[in-house]
Amino acid sequence: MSDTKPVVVFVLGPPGAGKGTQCERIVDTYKFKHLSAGDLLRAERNSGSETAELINGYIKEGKIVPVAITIELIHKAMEAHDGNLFLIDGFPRNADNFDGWAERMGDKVDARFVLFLDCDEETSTQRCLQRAASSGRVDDNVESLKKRHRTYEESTMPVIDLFRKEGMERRVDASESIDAVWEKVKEIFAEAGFTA
Ligand SMILES: Nc1ncnc2c1ncn2[C@@H]1O[C@H](COP(=O)(O)OP(=O)(O)O)[C@@H](O)[C@H]1O
Ligand SMILES: Nc1ccn([C@@H]2O[C@H](COP(=O)(O)OP(=O)(O)O)[C@@H](O)[C@H]2O)c(=O)n1
Repeated sequence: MSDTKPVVVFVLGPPGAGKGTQCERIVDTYKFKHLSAGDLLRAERNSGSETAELINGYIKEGKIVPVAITIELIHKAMEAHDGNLFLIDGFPRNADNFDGWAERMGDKVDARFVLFLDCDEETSTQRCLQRAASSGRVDDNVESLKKRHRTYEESTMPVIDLFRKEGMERRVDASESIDAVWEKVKEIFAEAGFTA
């Protein structure tokens, strides 16, 4: 992490909305460091650490891992990076994530906005099931997806509402093609003053 306050953009949306897909393009174009909370948690689970089994249980059930674990992983990854621009994907996903971040990181970073990639449950489910063929993820199946959607509606949507009230939400209709979504995402980053 550099000496100046790290700049953070959060990326939220239902499972399979295309967060990872758009983040790849944002990284290539605007030189952000992409930190996916889900990827960090899966890597920690695969490391066989003492929290591995606990994390796996939460992921299979589509539940949100306690914030202390997730923030520790995000913070470590931020510390290990030289640059100043961070794209934090899939976080904060519930009130526990939101409050934990505010308490531990809130005054240490310059959080600019939340990119909200929004699509309906049907689109989200189809994309995750299509991804299942190559992702090898334990949660890209119909049963886990139903639970993930309930978690999204009950826990993540209220967090997005909070950001909206703070004027930080930037919504994009993510049901369009990857290229069409990308055009809108670029407009949002340009408006926020980021240059390619
Ligand atoms: N706009 C889109 N239209 C069609 N398929 C998409 C779109 N965006 C992403 N995908 C595909 O849907 C799946 C889920 O995308 P991903 O970026 O992994 O979503 P998330 O990170 O939100 O879970 C992937 O197989 C990806 O290639
Ligand atoms: N902030 C977060 C993000 C993900 N997760 C866990 O990781 C799973 C996968 O999240 P992800 O962001 O990789 O995937 P999508 O649900 O967006 O496709 C979630 O269903 C949660 O179980 C979490 O506990 N806390």
